[in-house]
Amino acid sequence: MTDVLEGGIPAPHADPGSPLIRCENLVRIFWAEQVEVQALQGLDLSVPQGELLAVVGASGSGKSTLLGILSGLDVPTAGTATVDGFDLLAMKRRDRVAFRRHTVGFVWQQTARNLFPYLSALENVMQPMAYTGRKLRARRARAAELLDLFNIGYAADRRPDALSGGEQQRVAIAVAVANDPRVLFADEPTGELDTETANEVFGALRRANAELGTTIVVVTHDAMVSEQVRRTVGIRNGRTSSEVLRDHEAQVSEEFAVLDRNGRLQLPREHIERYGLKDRVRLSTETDHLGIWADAGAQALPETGGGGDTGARSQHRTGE
Ligand SMILES: Nc1ncnc2c1ncn2[C@@H]1O[C@H](COP(=O)(O)OP(=O)(O)OP(=O)(O)O)[C@@H](O)[C@H]1O
Repeated sequence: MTDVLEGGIPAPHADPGSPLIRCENLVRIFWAEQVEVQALQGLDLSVPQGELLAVVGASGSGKSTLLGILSGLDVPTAGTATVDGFDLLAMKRRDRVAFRRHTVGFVWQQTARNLFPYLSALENVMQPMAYTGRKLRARRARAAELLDLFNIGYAADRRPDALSGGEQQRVAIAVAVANDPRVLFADEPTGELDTETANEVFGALRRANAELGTTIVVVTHDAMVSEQVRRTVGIRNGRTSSEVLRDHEAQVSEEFAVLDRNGRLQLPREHIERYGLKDRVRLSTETDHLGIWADAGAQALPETGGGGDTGARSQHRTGE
């Protein structure tokens, strides 16, 4: 962890116990050929320190835009975004450079983008440490340790073209954590890999999270990722819309919808279709939960097969 930025400026840190990443009502508007594109439309997200989180969404939902902002490459149009105490809207250029160098690490989908082709795996991992003042011997030892941690020590002397896609991504994770970033962002890190190899890469991400304490945010379009992590946040139309919490030991998962500050709730599309919800829904308040019913007068509703009910229904528990 770095406590002083380049130029001797003290680095901010998230208060212990408060989220490492916090986005509130985040908006990013692009202009393309005089057309306004709202890539993020009031996104809320909170990531505690030490979490391994997946952000899942269809193409165009705003995942890359979010990652660009959180990694300090892009600046949001409005809202709040902080990472480890850095205010990403107000950050000065010099802080931005230091933030990108010390606070965040990256793994990209394209394996070739993560590694220098002319360096061995070991040299690739040593490279980011070149400007940290660490002695050569210490850099070499840490690089070897990290390669071992991700079960890729056997390939330390190989160049990327002599490594499989999965091996390259495991080396890339070692490169990304070499300088002990507070958070590691991975953009579709397994997009080019088959399932078995992808599982190995997720194994390495879980290891970085558990053994090094690195907070990790994986962005992907693959909803199956929820099997690999404890919490998956769904993003739709530039807003967080749902969450899945999975207990891997008990092999159970719970699904949540996200309620924004204004009380807006995005229901998963499959529930909307299944219960024939449209335009207006009827709410029924119960002592411990709220029922959401299709507005029976609005349209002909599909049969639900549920004990004589003519209206389709869903029930959203409150206070959970
Ligand atoms: N620089 C830009 N200029 C104009 N529009 C943009 C720009 N970047 C993103 N967009 C638009 O913003 C929306 C969100 O894009 P974004 O790339 O964040 O989605 P994504 O979920 O990452 O998609 P994918 O999985 O295909 O990469 C899209 O409609 C996209 O066309």
